[in-house]
Amino acid sequence: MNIAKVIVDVPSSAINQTFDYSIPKRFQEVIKPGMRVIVPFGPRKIMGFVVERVSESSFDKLKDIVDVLDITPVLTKELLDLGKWVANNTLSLSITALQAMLPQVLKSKYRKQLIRETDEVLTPELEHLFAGRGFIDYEEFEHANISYYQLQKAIQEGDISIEYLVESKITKKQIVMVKPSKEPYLLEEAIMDIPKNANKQKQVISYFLEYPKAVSQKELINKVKTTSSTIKNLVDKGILETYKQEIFRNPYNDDAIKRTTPLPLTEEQQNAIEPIQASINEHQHEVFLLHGVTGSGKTEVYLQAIQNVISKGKEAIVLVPEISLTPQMVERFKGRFGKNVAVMHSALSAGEKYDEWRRIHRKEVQVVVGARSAIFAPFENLGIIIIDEEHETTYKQEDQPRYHARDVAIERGKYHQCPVVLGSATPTLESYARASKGVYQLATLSKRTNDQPMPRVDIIDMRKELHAGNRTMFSRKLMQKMEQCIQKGEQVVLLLNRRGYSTFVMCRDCGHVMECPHCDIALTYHKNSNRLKCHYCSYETNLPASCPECTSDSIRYFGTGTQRVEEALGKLLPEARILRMDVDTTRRKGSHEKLLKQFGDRKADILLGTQMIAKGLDFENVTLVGVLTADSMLHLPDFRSSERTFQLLTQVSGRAGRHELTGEVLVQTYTPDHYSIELASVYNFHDFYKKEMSMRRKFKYPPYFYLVLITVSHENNVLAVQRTQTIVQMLMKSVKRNTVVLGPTPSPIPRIKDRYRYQCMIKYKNEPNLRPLLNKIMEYFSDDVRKNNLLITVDLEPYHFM
Ligand SMILES: Nc1ncnc2c1ncn2[C@@H]1O[C@H](COP(=O)(O)OP(=O)(O)OP(=O)(O)O)[C@@H](O)[C@H]1O
Ligand SMILES: [Zn+2]
Ligand SMILES: [Zn+2]
Repeated sequence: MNIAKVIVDVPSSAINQTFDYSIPKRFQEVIKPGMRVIVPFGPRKIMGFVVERVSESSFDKLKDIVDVLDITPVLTKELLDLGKWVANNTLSLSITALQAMLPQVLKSKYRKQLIRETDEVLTPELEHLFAGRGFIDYEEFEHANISYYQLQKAIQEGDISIEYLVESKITKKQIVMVKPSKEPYLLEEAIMDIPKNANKQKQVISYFLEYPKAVSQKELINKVKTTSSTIKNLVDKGILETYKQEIFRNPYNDDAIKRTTPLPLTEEQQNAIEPIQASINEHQHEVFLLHGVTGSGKTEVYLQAIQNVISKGKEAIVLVPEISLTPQMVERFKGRFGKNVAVMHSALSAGEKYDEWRRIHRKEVQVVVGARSAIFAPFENLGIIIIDEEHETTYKQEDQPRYHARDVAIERGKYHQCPVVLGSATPTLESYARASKGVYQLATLSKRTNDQPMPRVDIIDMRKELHAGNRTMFSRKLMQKMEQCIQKGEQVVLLLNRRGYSTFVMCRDCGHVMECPHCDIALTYHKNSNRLKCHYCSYETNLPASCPECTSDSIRYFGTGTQRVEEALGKLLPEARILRMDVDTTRRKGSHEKLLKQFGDRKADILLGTQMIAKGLDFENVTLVGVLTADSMLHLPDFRSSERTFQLLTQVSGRAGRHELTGEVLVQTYTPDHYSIELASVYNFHDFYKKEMSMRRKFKYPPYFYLVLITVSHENNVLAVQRTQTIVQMLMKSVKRNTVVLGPTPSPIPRIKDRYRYQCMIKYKNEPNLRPLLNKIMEYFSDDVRKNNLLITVDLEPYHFM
């Protein structure tokens, strides 16, 4: 078994296979599948993953593995197989799929350190290597002629750990520890030798006589009310010694979180959880769709199912959409399971993410709560996977590998024979259709736990407002209700449905719109900097004083950005305190949380924001929710736009009246008769489902048909169309009769960064050979891609159509 099959880090489709390398003697006892190694590849040395050890190769003259990067595998056997599955399913490279499973820190350049974790005596070689130090550079080990096997054993026994230091800003957080360097009786002697007036020094030594253990310098200074110079003095005298110790960055203050206990379940919750518990107990894979209205207690169901999993010694993954991963959300899990929870959130620094990943990798926690990529958490004994808000499109990754976390969850659920629970107040049509057919098990929570009715929703026809002479973006009714609400000391949430919306600049005389010179899209006006920016290529320019087309100076900005709404609101309700939450005010780390906390502490009357406020907020004092432009999404070139509108309106309505106070929702729209707006206003998911399904069937969209979106782009317009045309022809020749191939059509944004973009859409019911066919097509154009800068992306089950 001295040959390793390695997937190498070469980003080319021709190389989507393993290569054989021989394992030199010094690594023979060390190398295991799931470790990263350095191998020679052509003239270079590159990284690769060992996927298997074998004893024979069909090649002779194998090259040697040069180095090992991991002393313990970073990927389990299951994850290695899963990587292959992901690569196949998303038509991406195996190496890309494997790397997607690891935290960023393990992908970039790093230095390694060996950390001594024990005071017990190590082997003589290792003692010699550490020479009394708490940690050493890995390089020292490499030069020291000690066997890898010896080190690996010490690591397995927990005596030594290995850490990656990233050469960029990410470093481990270390604190200075202080401990006595003499036996207690020598300390007593030392006290005698201290000069009389050096009282502080004496107190420090007495402290160690009482508590002879190492303590952080900070704590010591606090406890003894001393200074670092006193400590330094004692160190210089050889009485104390200091060393650095890594601490895990835990961004959440676990101890401050109030512990909670399981609530007695309502009858509906009880009925929902029973089959899930049975699936856990019987070790049977099953997919559950938990359809529960907002505030119906889905989270309590998750918590109690996880409790069961933990008590069986198994592990749980909970996926939550990025923007719902608020401190409130985290607290609910930490409140129940304390330190047993790791959190994987993109707002954490790379170092923090890595720490959390390691806590999972070392089996220090049994629960992970995280955004999409947490689905790859390296647990080996999964008992449940939960996907909250399963309808969220962020579960689909938008670049390679273009996986959907739901599919990965089900694949892992099959492997571990454990349940997968998909929860939502507004399930996707795909999931609901599967539940209707019995592929998934449906559980329904139809009532809020507090038996409060869902807040009443009023639709306001904005066309009538205009006719009545109201030119503001706030209807008369909304104004009146906001005033009343604020007078009563209650709070308002205002949603500006901004997707597909922007503040563009137009000349009022000739109608010229300022566009990006590289992308066919209007530039967005940023008030703070008074500049125009392209959101696709980051092109920036100053706001012109006059129209570049007709030189008129009545050039102004249109659209309703949150800033403009805030301004207008400030004029109409000067006494109201407004908090704005959008990409601009939440860019900085932690600002999202800070704004929410301010609102929770009632430091503002109105929370104004984009989509990001629709999720998971739970404030007892919110009694009015206003939606400014309910229909702005409806006209996007996306077959899911009605579904998204329905989901958003339902979610945002769910923010009102969740507690004692009753809530009310006002929805402003120019299309009050649209079924997604009408049905959302009466919380009628079922009729919406039926109506939308009939549309999908008629237009041949999911869940009736599967979709593939192929986007081709090139600097040369003609070449881009021609290549797309060829793809369409190649497809037409091979697909079944009931499969639809559309294109070439210009993409909704026909040019980005000076590249012309065309697309081809495939709608199919059953094409078992489609993946190989698509691979063949990619292969066919590989020369064009490599030499001619052609770009082809294939998105299976796409969620974005721009
Ligand atoms: N069995 C129960 N008895 C009493 N209160 C409960 C029970 N289950 C949940 N709750 C409470 O009901 C409220 C709503 O529950 P939760 O937030 O879990 O609902 P949800 O379905 O997840 O809502 P959303 O979809 O809006 O996030 C919470 O305050 C929760 O503590
Ligand atoms: Zn003009
Ligand atoms: Zn641009």
